Amino acid sequence: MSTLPSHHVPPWQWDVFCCVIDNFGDIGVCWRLASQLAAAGQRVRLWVDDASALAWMAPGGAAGVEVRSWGAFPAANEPPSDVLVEAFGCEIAPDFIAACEDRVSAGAKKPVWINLEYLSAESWVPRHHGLPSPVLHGPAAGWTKWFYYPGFGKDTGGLLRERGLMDRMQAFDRGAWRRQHGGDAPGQEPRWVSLFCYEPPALGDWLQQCASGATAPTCLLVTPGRAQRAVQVAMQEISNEIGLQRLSGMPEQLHILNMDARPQPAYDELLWACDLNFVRGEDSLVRALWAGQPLVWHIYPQDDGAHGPKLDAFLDWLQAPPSLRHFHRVWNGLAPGKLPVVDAALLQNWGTCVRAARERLLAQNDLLTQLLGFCASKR
Ligand SMILES: Cc1cn([C@H]2C[C@H](O)[C@@H](COP(=O)(O)OP(=O)(O)O[C@H]3O[C@@H](C)[C@H](O)[C@@H](O)[C@H]3O)O2)c(=O)[nH]c1=O
Repeated sequence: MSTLPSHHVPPWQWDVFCCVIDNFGDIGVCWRLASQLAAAGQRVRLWVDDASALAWMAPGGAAGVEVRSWGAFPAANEPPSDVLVEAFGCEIAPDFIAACEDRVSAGAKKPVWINLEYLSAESWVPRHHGLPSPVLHGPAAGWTKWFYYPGFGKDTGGLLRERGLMDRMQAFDRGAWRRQHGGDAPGQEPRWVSLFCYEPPALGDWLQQCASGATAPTCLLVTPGRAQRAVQVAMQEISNEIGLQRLSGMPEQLHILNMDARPQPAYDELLWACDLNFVRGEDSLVRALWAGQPLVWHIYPQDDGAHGPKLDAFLDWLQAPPSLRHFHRVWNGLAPGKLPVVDAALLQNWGTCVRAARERLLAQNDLLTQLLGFCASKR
């Protein structure tokens, strides 16, 4: 697979299409891709049907990225598309394609058409990555779409990792961040845990474990929306049972802090600040891998059960120790029983595993570098 460094690629006009199905992963990944392309000198129009999450995820926008409403078109005096990115199975409106075809008939070069897929560590991904899909009908009949699969291994499309990420992380002052978030009260140093999840079946078990005194005290930083609601429900169920004390000072055995929605870079800082990160979906999983702290993934549950093998494939790639595998299976409701107690030794073990996986990833090209090379080879 050709992988040209980005400085060899001329500034193309990218049109990235994002349809928000639910949650924040679709727009989260598309925004990341768009802003990284722009930072690499590319011009990007991001066509999205619901841009509301960008208000907190990327309040300042990004130079070189124009957010446009789904269903509109570039004006005739605007540059034609050099690359079309259809993210996560959304379908570009036939009218938009017809407008592209008009520009091509008038002499513009045919755009490279990328079908950007969901992330998976499953073994079929390298076989499907980069395959062509001929367009049979509509205004662009005879054109080709290319499947682009992000992934963890060398023969996949890679993972988004912006330039300077590791330097930014190295310069991060974890102590200052914790002090800012109320972490300078006297008492035993708590373990800091971030929680971003759907409704994990074992959440109540986890909260009880934190409150039980079996481990160091826990400062649980809960992200807004589904995670906060799930914690509220679980706490309701168990608070009478164990007489949990919730004090405003730091720390009792379990101190729960509800966080506001943060811009993507500030969410990274939350991950860097914590000793354990619960993440979900797709994009936050990748960010937690870069953070290099112990992580637990709540995979997006699918009705047909496809998430089970997908989770196993990820744990295989991660070379997860048995305790981390077991924790994941119970957390995701894929195995019965209790969560293993996450003491300091276990955290250390999990952290070593995540950092080794990160090293393997850092030795590979990031998604943007690979995508630029891929598109260059198709133009
Ligand atoms: C909690 C938080 C998240 N974020 C960002 C990080 C990510 O870009 C985004 C969350 O996306 P994810 O981690 O992927 O989790 P998600 O559950 O929100 O999105 C999911 O949606 C489903 C429809 C998809 O099928 C899944 O694959 C997945 O993408 O929100 C912030 O910027 N600030 C925050 O405070």
